[in-house]
Amino acid sequence: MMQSAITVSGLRKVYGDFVAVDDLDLRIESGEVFAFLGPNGAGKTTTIDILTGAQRRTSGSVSVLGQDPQHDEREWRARIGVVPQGTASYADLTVREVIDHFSAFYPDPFPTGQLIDMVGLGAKTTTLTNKLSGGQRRRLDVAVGVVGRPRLVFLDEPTTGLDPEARREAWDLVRLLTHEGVTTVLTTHYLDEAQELAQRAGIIVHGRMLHVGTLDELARMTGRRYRVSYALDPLVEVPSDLAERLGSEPHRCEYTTDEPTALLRLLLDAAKRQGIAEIPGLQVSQPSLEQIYLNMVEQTKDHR
Ligand SMILES: Nc1ncnc2c1ncn2[C@@H]1O[C@H](COP(=O)(O)OP(=O)(O)OP(=O)(O)O)[C@@H](O)[C@H]1O
Repeated sequence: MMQSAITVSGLRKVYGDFVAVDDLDLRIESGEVFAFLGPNGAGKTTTIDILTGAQRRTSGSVSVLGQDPQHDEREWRARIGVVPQGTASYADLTVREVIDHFSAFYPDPFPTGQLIDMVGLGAKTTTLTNKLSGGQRRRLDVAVGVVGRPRLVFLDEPTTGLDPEARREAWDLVRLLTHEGVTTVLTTHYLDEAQELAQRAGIIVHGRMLHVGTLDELARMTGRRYRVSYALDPLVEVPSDLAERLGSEPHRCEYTTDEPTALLRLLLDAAKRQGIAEIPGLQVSQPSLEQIYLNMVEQTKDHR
């Protein structure tokens, strides 16, 4: 049986009496792209730091590429790539010099020129890094993180601060790594990024894993209900087992339902009986994954 890239069980990290990571269980398979989603301060970076050996855990067990990251062996470290949050400063070195510098730490690094092209900095090879734009610097961070041809890459908010085009290029780079069989763990605030790149995601809030699953499962598990609305007083009494009315604004009805067709039929029949040919403002919509995620995070506030 293939070994999981990462296995975490009962992971806990406490700062003083503040619990940053609370009893976290997780398994990430080899070759998978896994996204940590969660609001600011949820514990994503702390978890990644523990997985990469940058921080010690308070308790629980962790195995990354078959080893405990706290042992931090050189050969193990060479198989792991880390792109931390924020942009590093490389003083007055050129792009090529930075990559050459870091590649010297690894037994089998990417050739510098190839890597620079991979991250889309081909035109900036001899540019001083302090003359790069924010997005270009982020690409350099990614290059530094993967220079050692890692088998497992951690990307902490890889595209924060990038413009839409640079984000897409960063996504292409992740896809390239995935194509090479690299396991990727990323944290992001962007659901579209998780949807684009990841097979599975875990939602962390207040240090707890709310849910782990495929992006589809995530969308389904919250009961992806339809919304039907129109700009009139109620046309008809709607049975509660068919739909639930939200709010009580005059001249506006909004329902959630799992049976939008049946609800529409009821509404259209009622409108026809009343001689209304067009129901004003009639809309049928499904909440986006973004909305579902925000609802989940919102709900946890009630349980604190
Ligand atoms: N060294 C530390 N000492 C005390 N508290 C800390 C320390 N590092 C992190 N924390 C706290 O732990 C919590 C989790 O922080 P963490 O950086 O893991 O969150 P995050 O999910 O990565 O957030 P963001 O999306 O903002 O990067 C936060 O409340 C943070 O203030």
